[in-house]
Amino acid sequence: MSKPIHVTSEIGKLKTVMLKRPGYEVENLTPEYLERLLFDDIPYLPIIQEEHDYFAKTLQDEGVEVLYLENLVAESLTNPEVKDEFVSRMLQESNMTSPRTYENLKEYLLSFSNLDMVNKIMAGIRKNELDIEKRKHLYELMEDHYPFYTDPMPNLYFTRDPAAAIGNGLSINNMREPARRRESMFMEYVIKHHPRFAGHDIPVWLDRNYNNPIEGGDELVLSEEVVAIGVSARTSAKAIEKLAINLFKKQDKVKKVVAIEIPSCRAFMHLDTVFTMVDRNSFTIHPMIQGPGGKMNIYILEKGQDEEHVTISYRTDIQEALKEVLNLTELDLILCGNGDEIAAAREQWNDGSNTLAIAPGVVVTYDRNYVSNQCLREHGIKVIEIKSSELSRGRGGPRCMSMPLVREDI
Ligand SMILES: NC(=O)NCCC[C@H](N)C(=O)O
Repeated sequence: MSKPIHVTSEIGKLKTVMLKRPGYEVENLTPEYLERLLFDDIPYLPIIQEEHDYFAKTLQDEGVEVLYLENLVAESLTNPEVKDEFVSRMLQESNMTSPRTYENLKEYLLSFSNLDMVNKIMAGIRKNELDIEKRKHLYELMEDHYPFYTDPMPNLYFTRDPAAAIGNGLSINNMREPARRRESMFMEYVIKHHPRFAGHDIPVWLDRNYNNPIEGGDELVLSEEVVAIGVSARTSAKAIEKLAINLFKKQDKVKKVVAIEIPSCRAFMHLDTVFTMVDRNSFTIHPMIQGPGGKMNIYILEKGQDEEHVTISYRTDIQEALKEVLNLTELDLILCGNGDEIAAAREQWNDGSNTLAIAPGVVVTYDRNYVSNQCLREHGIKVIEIKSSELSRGRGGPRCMSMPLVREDI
């Protein structure tokens, strides 16, 4: 029986991917809460959906099976006890601590069909959705003061971040930003209760209870033996070391974890916003992540003397470090914006380095990053462009918007 999760590289032919179609969570973004909800502008729902559908169709036309998170979650909740537990946990993690409010919201959510309930949880619950006679607390009556019981989750269409596939298992992530923390709970239910995944005993290399943050945008599976992880605004060095220890212990394939430090800022929030693999020996890179003389802080973690420790060695040249861990003699670093200072900054802001490889040397990118796209083509990469006016407003590109579940080995 083939494994429901199998990812041994960033570039192997993509067979199955998980997306989330932007929904009403996007309609619950208001200017006041944009920053906290990690958006820079408000996308126009019909167009962001149209662009997302185009992305999904582009992948399907390339032979990729597209699964949707919202459907997978709904299909995981057919057992009433599981559904009840899921709703309870979601409300608890949404800080619904007043017993009266908690019971009212639970009853409200359970009155929907599974899919409508999941969409409602993702969209957030507005205070005015509950009958006025059920609202007994002062804060419940003050809709203008804060309109929501439970916050919307507008970042869900970035399926890359809450969990990451490594080999046949996952890291299910403790996400750094409060606005995103609940997102990784969905994947827990999917692998435990969805018929496609349950019964396969999918290993979880690091779970969301681990108390230091890590996000999937920082986790890049370079080969069966090598995982690169960004030390970033979102991912901590402690989580990287713990994940490395668990991989070396529980999974005999991964031999090296390469921790790559990037500047901690909004534009470069994850490693994949500045660095992605596009072919066996080609990567995109945003020149601004390299310090004077091209130097960076790179640490190679390998199995230590005992199971609970790793050995760590230091490198500063990313090109040389990648050649070393991947056993390559040549390695091409393709510069975002073709290295032009203005084009690189502009296009990185709209995810010019954030490519989704669907096969070795074949990537999906945003159409708006035309300088970077042309540069990729000049380096022999096949570039398939997708529309990007509204999708890009959430500060993520094609890699961020996709969670590969199955890739062919390379
Ligand atoms: N891997 C990624 O870089 N994902 C993009 C996440 C964007 C989202 N607005 C966030 O700030 O988390």
